[in-house]
Amino acid sequence: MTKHWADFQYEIYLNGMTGAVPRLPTDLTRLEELTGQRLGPGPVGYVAGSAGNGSTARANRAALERRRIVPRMLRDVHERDLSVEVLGRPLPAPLALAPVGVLSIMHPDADPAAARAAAAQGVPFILSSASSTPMEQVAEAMGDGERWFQLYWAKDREVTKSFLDRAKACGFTALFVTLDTPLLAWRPRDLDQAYLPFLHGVGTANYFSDPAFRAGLAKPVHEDPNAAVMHFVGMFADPAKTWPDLEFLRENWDGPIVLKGVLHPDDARRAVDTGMDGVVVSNHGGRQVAGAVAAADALPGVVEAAGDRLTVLFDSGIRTGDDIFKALALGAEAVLVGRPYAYGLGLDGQAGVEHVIRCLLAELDLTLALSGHAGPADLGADDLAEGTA
Ligand SMILES: Cc1cc2nc3c(=O)[nH]c(=O)nc-3n(C[C@H](O)[C@H](O)[C@H](O)COP(=O)(O)O)c2cc1C
Ligand SMILES: O=C(O)C(=O)c1ccccc1
Repeated sequence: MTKHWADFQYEIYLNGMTGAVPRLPTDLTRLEELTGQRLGPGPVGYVAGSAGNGSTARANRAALERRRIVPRMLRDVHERDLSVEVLGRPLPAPLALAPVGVLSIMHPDADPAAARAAAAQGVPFILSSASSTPMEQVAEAMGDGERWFQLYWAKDREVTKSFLDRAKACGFTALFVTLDTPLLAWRPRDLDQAYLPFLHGVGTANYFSDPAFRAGLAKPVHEDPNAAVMHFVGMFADPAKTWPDLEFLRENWDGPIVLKGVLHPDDARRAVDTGMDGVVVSNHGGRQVAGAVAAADALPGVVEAAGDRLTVLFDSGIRTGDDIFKALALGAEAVLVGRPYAYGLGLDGQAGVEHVIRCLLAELDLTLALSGHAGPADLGADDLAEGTA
């Protein structure tokens, strides 16, 4: 019998014969509350929080929940295969870990632990520019695990160039350029606690270890850490960037480039015109534009505009295997998940992240099987109905 992601279900029940139950809930929507009970209000608020009054984050969930799966019967689903090819790389399932900065506020093992979890499960890890550990160390922790690099496109060209060179040298195969964060949004949960992790130096590891970044400082980081932090704050993002600037990235990166944070079909067309390879339909988990369109509502329009010219990925609000099913049926090739794995990390380190990956994919596998699909390939708009919930 072939191995299926769904086998995790029986592994749990069989372990139960000795009295063991899973260390974390298998309904991942419960992780946020648990994390809130175990970690401080600052870190939990930072991860769970979103822009404005939270309406974008709620809309993300509502847009996924409103769409309902229409299962089909008697279609031989005894052998299933969740594997896909994304950006020219074979993946065991249509899932990657989203770039999440400042992970050390969740757990001291931070990015290396999450990256090891991803590698152990065969899922790509997208390392944030704002990781808590330099990219070289994360790459080493991953062995030959698939790794993609997320770029915060800095004001300073030399720093951007240096990041691209370093990422290439340590085996990151694809570049994800985040476009939706030229400024940090109005985030009341953080504002009310006056909590911003990188003012404490968290999430600056790639910068403080970078020769081009250090060249821009009057004094070495250890002599004036506050000045180094302020330099980071002033340069890590650049609201002056426009589409023609992408040429610089195209010239300095050999592999696929994916634009993260695309919601408008015309921006997908521009991505094609500027020689990009893919987009992530995302509103940054509701953390940037308050009142933005739900990511799942924006997905079909971008998929249509992209045609077969772009790889279309999706994130923002994925919490369950059936959410993944719905995103695939709306046309995404794969999804990224952010907060759930950050909570898994906070609650149980590497094992917690592996738990999150295994739950999502076991649930996806079962949702596919029970709905009459032997894999993601044949999903389409026909498999969904508009519901009321
Ligand atoms: C705490 C936190 C930090 C994040 N940091 C980054 C980042 O450094 N770069 C980036 O492109 N996106 C970042 N994101 C956005 C995620 O990549 C992703 O778009 C989002 O979390 C998806 O929504 P979800 O959390 O509902 O899965 C961050 C999200 C969170 C929650
Ligand atoms: O908090 C975020 O959403 C985010 O993208 C970010 C930006 C800068 C540093 C760390 C995370």
